[in-house]
Amino acid sequence: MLLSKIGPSILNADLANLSAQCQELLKNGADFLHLDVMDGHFVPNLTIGPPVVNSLRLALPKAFLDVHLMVSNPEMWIKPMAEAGADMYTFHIEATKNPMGCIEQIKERGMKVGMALKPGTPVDAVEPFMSHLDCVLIMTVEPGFGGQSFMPEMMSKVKHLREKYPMLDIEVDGGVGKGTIQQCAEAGANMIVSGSAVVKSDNPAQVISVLKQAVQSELTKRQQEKQ
Ligand SMILES: O=C(CO)[C@@H](O)[C@H](O)COP(=O)(O)O
Repeated sequence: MLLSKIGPSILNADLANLSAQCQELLKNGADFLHLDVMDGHFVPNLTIGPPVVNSLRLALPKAFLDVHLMVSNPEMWIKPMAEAGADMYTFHIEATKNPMGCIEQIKERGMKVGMALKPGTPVDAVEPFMSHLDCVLIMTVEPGFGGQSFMPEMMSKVKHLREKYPMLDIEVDGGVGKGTIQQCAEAGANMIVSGSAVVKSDNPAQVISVLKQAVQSELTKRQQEKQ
């Protein structure tokens, strides 16, 4: 059964207190942690790498760590991220000449495989790889920064994938919060990344719960329609 999963992005979190903040987010209902890895080349920003992922792994042994590689040459970080303790390795199809090679290496290293699409990349680009993927990440902002505005026109990609792949984990990322979750849920997303809307809120638990319920109720509706 497809599950509704909410993963706060820590990009706009208090990085000086990252471990405590992640612990708090998990206590507040987060299903996974979304760790944005940027190299200053694929996107114009620099963030964290394997040492930080490893520190979080040691501090939070049970947390599901979803690493989103916004880097050129994603093949370069597969081994270091696996050794650091990442659970899912999501790379951008636009960043590599050899997506299938990346997929194979990620699987060999025991991680789940996610493939991410920038807003300008057509959804058909993932088609040749579908039988090998655990998750498709549809970016709903240009990758690089938190706090940007949600792009509703990306929902047609989500709808297309959900119609074709009823059991696929479809993740959306960028500008997702209370005001935009309904569109994501109705389109068929079930893995929700939410950064500023959660970490900048006075009540992260309440925001996580609203996001989760919106997605869960659409998933239940879909299931009932099928019966
Ligand atoms: O990958 C990215 C941005 O590149 C995202 O994970 C954002 O960091 C999510 O933050 P909000 O848009 O929800 O603030």
